Amino acid sequence: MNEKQMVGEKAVEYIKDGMVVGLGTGSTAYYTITKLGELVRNGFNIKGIPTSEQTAALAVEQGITLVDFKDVNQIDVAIDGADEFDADLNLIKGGGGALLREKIIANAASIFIVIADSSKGAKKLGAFPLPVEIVTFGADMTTKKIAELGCEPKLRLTGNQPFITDNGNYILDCDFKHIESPKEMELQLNKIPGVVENGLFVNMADRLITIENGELVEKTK
Ligand SMILES: O=C[C@H](O)[C@H](O)[C@H](O)COP(=O)(O)O
Repeated sequence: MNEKQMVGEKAVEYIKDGMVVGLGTGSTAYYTITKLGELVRNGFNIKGIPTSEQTAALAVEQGITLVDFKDVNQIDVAIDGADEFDADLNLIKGGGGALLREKIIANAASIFIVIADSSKGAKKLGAFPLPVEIVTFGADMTTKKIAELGCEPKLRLTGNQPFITDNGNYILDCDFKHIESPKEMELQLNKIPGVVENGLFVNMADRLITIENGELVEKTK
């Protein structure tokens, strides 16, 4: 079993019958969602809130009932991958472009569990270019303002065309090399008009499931 599958399936042990589950996006969350599908086929009643259209399609394929925020009072647990994590369980997310919905759902969940293979650990965040979601209007100016914070922003492309998020926005991948203060950077970025949200998830993860020396390990705040 590969590391992504190990951590993705381990997280499902935190799901109980009747729960509302925030469903993450990406190649690690894939294993969580397919395992949840197995539970559903075994009679579990699980309701899912997806963090992307891609995840919504996978969840439906797996027989998981999807619900909207208006249908539920709370999200019991959200499970999602990460592009980088540090020792304080701060994260960079958004490699798949789903960071906005992911942040809304992680923030709404009573428990947010992060699943990440061993390659995602970092002493300092920032080697992975930070995804920042921006509105298309004024994108060149927003890009300049973000660059003034000390990074090289690159418009994410799909082929020759800008990548468009599920929310109709652009993503800038911002190479900071390392981010001294994730909290400060998160706030600075979100103060720039045109920025919708950025992929720094600071002080949000309750539990990290990862791999060290080939073994599953779990860390909490
Ligand atoms: O937008 C995508 C998400 O933040 C993913 O959770 C993140 O990119 C990790 O993806 P993967 O599990 O495929 O490495």
